[in-house]
Amino acid sequence: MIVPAKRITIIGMGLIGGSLGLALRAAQGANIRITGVDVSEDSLNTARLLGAADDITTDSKAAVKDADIVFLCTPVLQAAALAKEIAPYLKQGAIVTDTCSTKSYLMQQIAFLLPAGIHYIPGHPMAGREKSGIEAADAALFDNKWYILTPKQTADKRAVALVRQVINLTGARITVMEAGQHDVCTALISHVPHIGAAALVNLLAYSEDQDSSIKLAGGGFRDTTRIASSNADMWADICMTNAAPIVDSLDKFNQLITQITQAIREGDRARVHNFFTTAKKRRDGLLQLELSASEQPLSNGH
Ligand SMILES: NC(=O)c1ccc[n+]([C@@H]2O[C@H](COP(=O)([O-])OP(=O)(O)OC[C@H]3O[C@@H](n4cnc5c(N)ncnc54)[C@H](O)[C@@H]3O)[C@@H](O)[C@H]2O)c1
Ligand SMILES: O=C(O)C(=O)C[C@]1(C(=O)O)C=C[C@@H](O)C=C1
Repeated sequence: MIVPAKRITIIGMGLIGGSLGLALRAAQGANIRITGVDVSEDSLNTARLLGAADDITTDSKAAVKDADIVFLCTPVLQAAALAKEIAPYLKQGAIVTDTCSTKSYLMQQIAFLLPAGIHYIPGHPMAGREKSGIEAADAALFDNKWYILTPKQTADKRAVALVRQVINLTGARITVMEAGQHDVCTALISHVPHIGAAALVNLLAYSEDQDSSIKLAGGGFRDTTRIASSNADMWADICMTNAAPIVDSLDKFNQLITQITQAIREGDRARVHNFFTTAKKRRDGLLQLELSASEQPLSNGH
């Protein structure tokens, strides 16, 4: 399908912006023109070389003038600042969207920035990896992954439909939810796990025999800490812009850690056993759920 959005500007040609450019290029060929913007000229040159962008520039204001859709693909705090910077240069009817991992903060920031006749449709792909930058970009990154949209109820229906059409091209599965609900859910299933993984790695610093511990680290350590290699800029912004839901989940997590610590200290095998049995049942159930969901036909036509 050829989408009516001919000119797309992607600001932030890193892992997510680069993957988006590659996925749109793979789906639309020369039917769309992609302008890539970044502060790094090296990233821009690589993006053009890979085919993720046709035109490249470090000037975000000039890059958005003719755009039908602008994707903000930088860390959250940068995206808020960029929205303010580009607002006066957008053409009437243009759509601004983003891929940032937290939604309520950005929606509050952007709500009063954009002139009338310009539409903001917030988004967040639940797809990524622990590597950042254009070098890690992959055209298939979004394939069959959830892509969450959190438009306001009053958002322009035509704009939402157009963003859906473009996202569809990446092979992602689209779901729409309210921003607050998004932030609570992602704190639990993404933000706190990343903090947990980083804490596990930082725990090594407390080891009196770090070298042997690291040498012995096997599958368990690797599986639970892969995401600790993620980009600190991105994660600091996520924590600053979704503080309340993250702190709430961390408080509950701390309670669980306190409970299991006590049970082990007291030698209460039954309680320790119950801790692991409950987790195993839940995790096995999750895998089963994922499997049956992946067998369902997708609602967005893929
Ligand atoms: N990495 C993931 O797994 C993942 C998944 C889903 C969503 N996200 C979100 O997508 C966004 C991008 O993440 P990423 O993983 O692609 O990060 P990244 O570090 O790979 O890429 C970000 C790019 O933005 C550029 N940039 C930063 N500030 C800029 C500015 N002011 N103007 C122009 N360019 C600027 C950087 O140079 C970099 O190339 C973040 O908001 C993140 O929360 C990330
Ligand atoms: O797979 C990974 O490496 C990720 O961390 C991806 C992940 C996640 O937590 O699932 C990270 C942050 C994003 O906002 C969305 C996806």
